[in-house]
Amino acid sequence: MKQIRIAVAGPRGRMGQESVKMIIKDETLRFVCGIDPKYNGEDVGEVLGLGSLQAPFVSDIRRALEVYRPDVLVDFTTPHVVKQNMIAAIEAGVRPVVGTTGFTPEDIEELDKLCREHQIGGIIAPNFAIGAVLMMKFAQEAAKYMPHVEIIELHHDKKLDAPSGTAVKTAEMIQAARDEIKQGHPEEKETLEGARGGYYGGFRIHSVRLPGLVAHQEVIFGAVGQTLTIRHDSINRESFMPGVNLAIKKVMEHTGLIYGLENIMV
Ligand SMILES: NC(=O)C1=CN([C@@H]2O[C@H](COP(=O)(O)OP(=O)(O)OC[C@H]3O[C@@H](n4cnc5c(N)ncnc54)[C@H](OP(=O)(O)O)[C@@H]3O)[C@@H](O)[C@H]2O)C=CC1
Ligand SMILES: O=C(O)C1=N[C@H](C(=O)O)C[C@H](O)C1
Repeated sequence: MKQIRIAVAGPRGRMGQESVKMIIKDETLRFVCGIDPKYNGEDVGEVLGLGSLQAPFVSDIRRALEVYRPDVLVDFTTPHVVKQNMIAAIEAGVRPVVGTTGFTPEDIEELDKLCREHQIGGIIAPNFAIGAVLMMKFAQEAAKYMPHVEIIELHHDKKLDAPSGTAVKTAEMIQAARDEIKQGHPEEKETLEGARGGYYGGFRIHSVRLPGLVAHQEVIFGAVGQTLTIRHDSINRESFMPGVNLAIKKVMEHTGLIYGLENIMV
């Protein structure tokens, strides 16, 4: 059996560790190295307390891709480094599967072009949890019939970006399903800056950050005499792993960049 060789960027992080554990449990996958500015040369498994995995930390991404020749790069790093990691991977012919957030629509267009030039696939999924993808799809459907909507996303207090990638993707999907409308009172005024949240295409996104939370989102629709709330909760990071596993396998069969797990769920 030919295994899919995988490098993980950010293997010491919350999502990186969970990804390494998922990969080593699946015999069709092979974890070959971790890309991390720290622990260069040490065994990833030893450092993570998983026992020897015979896969080292490598601090230079281009060297890691050249020496360990992965088929796929899984990236859970930070919004500041992810785009450069993706470019290095695509230029080396390595297919990126990316959960890290913070991309602009222009970044996505540029990375799609690069994938096509190199004739390989790539996936960026703002949320790998199947339930979160369903929440986004249901919200898009509901927006056709109940266009007045607000998004509340709630995350742990170590999160760097706001709003979340999931909230942005949900907003994009809602925007594609309804026209921009003026919500709230035409003369409403904020007496505390930010009280109405961030403005996106006619509606508002609110970000909550608290210890104790993992990743949660409510999409609330309002119409005369009724409301509809669609809510998803990730209560741990294992919730994202079936989606990461699916993306690793699907990216091997595709050319061009896929944005959103909904495009590969059948
Ligand atoms: N798509 C999805 O389903 C999900 C996406 N995410 C996203 O994934 C990203 C990571 O989240 P999370 O795991 O919680 O974050 P963490 O902060 O736990 O992990 C990030 C890791 O990246 C490391 N890192 C920093 N710079 C580099 C670099 N240049 N190369 C390699 N590694 C580096 C950090 O090291 P150090 O700590 O030493 O700086 C850290 O270990 C975020 O953008 C988050 O929004 C999260 C959950 C689900
Ligand atoms: O930082 C996180 O934790 C998460 N980030 C992603 C996002 O920004 O949407 C996915 C999930 O919400 C968890």
